[in-house]
Amino acid sequence: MDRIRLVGGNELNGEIVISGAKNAALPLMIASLLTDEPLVLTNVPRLADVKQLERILENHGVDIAVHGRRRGEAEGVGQRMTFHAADIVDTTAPYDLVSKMRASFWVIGPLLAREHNARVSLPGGCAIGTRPVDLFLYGLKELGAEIDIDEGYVVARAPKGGLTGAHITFPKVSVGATHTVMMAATLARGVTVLENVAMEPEITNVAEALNAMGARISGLGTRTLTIEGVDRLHGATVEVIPDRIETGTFAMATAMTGGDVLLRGAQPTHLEAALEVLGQSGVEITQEQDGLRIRRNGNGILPVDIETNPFPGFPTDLQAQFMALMTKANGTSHIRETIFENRYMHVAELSRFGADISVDGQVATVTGKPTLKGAQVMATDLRASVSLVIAGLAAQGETVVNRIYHLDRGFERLEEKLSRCGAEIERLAG
Ligand SMILES: CC(=O)N[C@H]1[C@@H](OP(=O)(O)OP(=O)(O)OC[C@H]2O[C@@H](n3ccc(=O)[nH]c3=O)[C@H](O)[C@@H]2O)O[C@H](CO)[C@@H](O)[C@@H]1O
Ligand SMILES: C=C(OP(=O)(O)O)C(=O)O
Repeated sequence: MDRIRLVGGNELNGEIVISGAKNAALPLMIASLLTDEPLVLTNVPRLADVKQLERILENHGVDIAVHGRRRGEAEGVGQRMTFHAADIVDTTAPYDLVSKMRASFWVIGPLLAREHNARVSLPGGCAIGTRPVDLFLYGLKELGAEIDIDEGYVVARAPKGGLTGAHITFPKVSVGATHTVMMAATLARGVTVLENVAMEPEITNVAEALNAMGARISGLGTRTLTIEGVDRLHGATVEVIPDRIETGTFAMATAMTGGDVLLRGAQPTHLEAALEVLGQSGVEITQEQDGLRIRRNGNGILPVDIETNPFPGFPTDLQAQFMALMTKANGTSHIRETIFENRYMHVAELSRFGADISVDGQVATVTGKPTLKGAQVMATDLRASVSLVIAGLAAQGETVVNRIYHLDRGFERLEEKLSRCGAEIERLAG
């Protein structure tokens, strides 16, 4: 199993190109199941999760091609890929493929809409909570699907003639349920109104893609989506938005070490809450034509209290990284995690650096310390893993992060991007 070794103490200075967003690329790939024409995606990041979803889609019969960079396209631009689901050959998504990644469950929406049946294993993904699928099932049932749970599989059938539009109010905001029910509703008969949807930028990226494929979705970027069902969707070319979680992660890494880094291609409107908090912690943030510049020179890190919330709130996917930053703040901060009930597994690992953190229910109290010491630590989930890298970058001496397969799910060429900015970091194979 690969590990990361780093020696802390260097400032970060230079430029980092932000990759395409994992959490947009995955549902966009899934949207290809809705049409028998090719869907071309640009700026797709090279990640383990993308590879895993390719396997799942291929199992359904999707033809996938990866094209090189086009002449004139900037270095760092992600993959250009074509997904062509001319025929769906299998509507089952088996356990061994789906159990590795939460988003793979979302194929249930398009399969049900287009093929009128789907058999999808209950999902896996980061172990950050129980992560039920009741909201998905509620939404799909409201569209007319009949649903049974059989031997760990969700078996869904649409009535003769397919799904029908409905007025659905989600009792809780869910990113995955919004993607899935929105995709299913594009091919339903009549109008669907979805209330209390997630409005993360990745949802808007997918909704815009669906509209480019011929869907009729309005209310993009709001809590209510109205979807007029159409008979069929067609192909399109769609660009994956820049990864706001990767952006926030490198911003926090720079805040942690000090220095001056340009995050090329970052889209600041996608992470305003996190940038505001970083500003309050003493980091200078400037928007430039090519991206976001993050600077912290000389001054210390101020403690700031945060609470995670659905977009536009502070993202839960940046909570661990922010906690790492607060371990070196000049004072005490409080973090309230409201999205996932078990997203504090990094606390025990951050403590190995000497961090002072206590947890009481949803709230973590972090008392900053001037010095962290490098340690052997273990990655427990995707974002927790990168919080350990951030701590290691500012710790004295050597840190080894074990089990970095979690990191590879969601961060493209992390070591390379950081070492180009002056970090002493390398991957140890095997
Ligand atoms: C691939 C992807 O995009 N993953 C993101 C997505 O995950 P994911 O789509 O799994 O997260 P959700 O927004 O669905 O989860 C939010 C909350 O709703 C709960 N819930 C969800 C569905 C359901 O049927 N019932 C239910 O109770 C969850 O347990 C959680 O407590 O959004 C999360 C919240 O921003 C992010 O941390 C993940 O990185
Ligand atoms: C939790 C995440 O991913 P997943 O939903 O796939 O587990 C994440 O991207 O931080």
